[in-house]
Amino acid sequence: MTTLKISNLHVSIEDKEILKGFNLTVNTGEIHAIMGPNGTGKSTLAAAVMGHPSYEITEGEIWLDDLNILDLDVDERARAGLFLAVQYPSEIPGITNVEFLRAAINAQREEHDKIGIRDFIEKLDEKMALLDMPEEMAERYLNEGFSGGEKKRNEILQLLMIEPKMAILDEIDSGLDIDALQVVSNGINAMRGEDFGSIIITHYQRLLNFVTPDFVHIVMDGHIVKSGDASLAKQLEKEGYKGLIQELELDIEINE
Ligand SMILES: Nc1ncnc2c1ncn2[C@@H]1O[C@H](COP(=O)(O)OP(=O)(O)OP(=O)(O)O)[C@@H](O)[C@H]1O
Repeated sequence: MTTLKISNLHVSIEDKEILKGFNLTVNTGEIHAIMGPNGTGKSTLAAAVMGHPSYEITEGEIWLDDLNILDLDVDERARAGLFLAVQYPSEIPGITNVEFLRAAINAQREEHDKIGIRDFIEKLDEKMALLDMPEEMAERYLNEGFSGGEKKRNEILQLLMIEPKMAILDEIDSGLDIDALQVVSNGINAMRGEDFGSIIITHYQRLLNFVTPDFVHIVMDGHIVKSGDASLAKQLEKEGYKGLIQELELDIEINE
């Protein structure tokens, strides 16, 4: 089992504190959903765990088993088994999807263990079929000209090809049509198992209808204010954040 442990994390952007003592432990085998109003620090959490240089960690720790993640560069974090599907994937003209994926897989492997072209193509064909992606997308430049939904599908293709231990999926469901939501959910569910853990950041219960989380956490004002099981997301859908603020007697103002 692998464990990602985030303790008392404080993160600032341009001297403004966004995360204010965030605690979360995720084991492989578990899916954690993170929900919360706009601007409460969910993407900041994702960026800080992956090592985005604009996010300053002012206090706290992040450990992946006995590895101090905060000591590692972004590429080292990826090689340690962390993966981030970002909210707005970048377009990288000049590098094809195939080239990127093979390089990403091999970057995680020792010299004697590099993936051969035949195994790679077989795996790629299988995963693209699972995601209902047309073959020509493999040869297109990374995300260039991809629609919003195609970019999200492509993030899940990377997930399935790279097979990280821990993945943070930031709003992977935003902008997806109903069929694509099902396909992306199938992709996430295909990763589920003892060797995979995930933090899924989402605004909507609808993704969680397809990918049932083991835990749901609500973030407000830079930290988790309530945790529960999948029923918490359903309660939230019914009562909204204002209901939760009243229930918890929080002194927080949000725009809904
Ligand atoms: N580069 C930046 N400069 C200044 N403020 C920033 C920067 N990046 C993020 N912020 C601010 O940090 C706060 C938290 O942003 P974050 O993206 O983490 O929120 P979120 O919970 O993911 O929101 P959403 O649900 O809208 O995606 C916001 O108020 C945002 O404006």
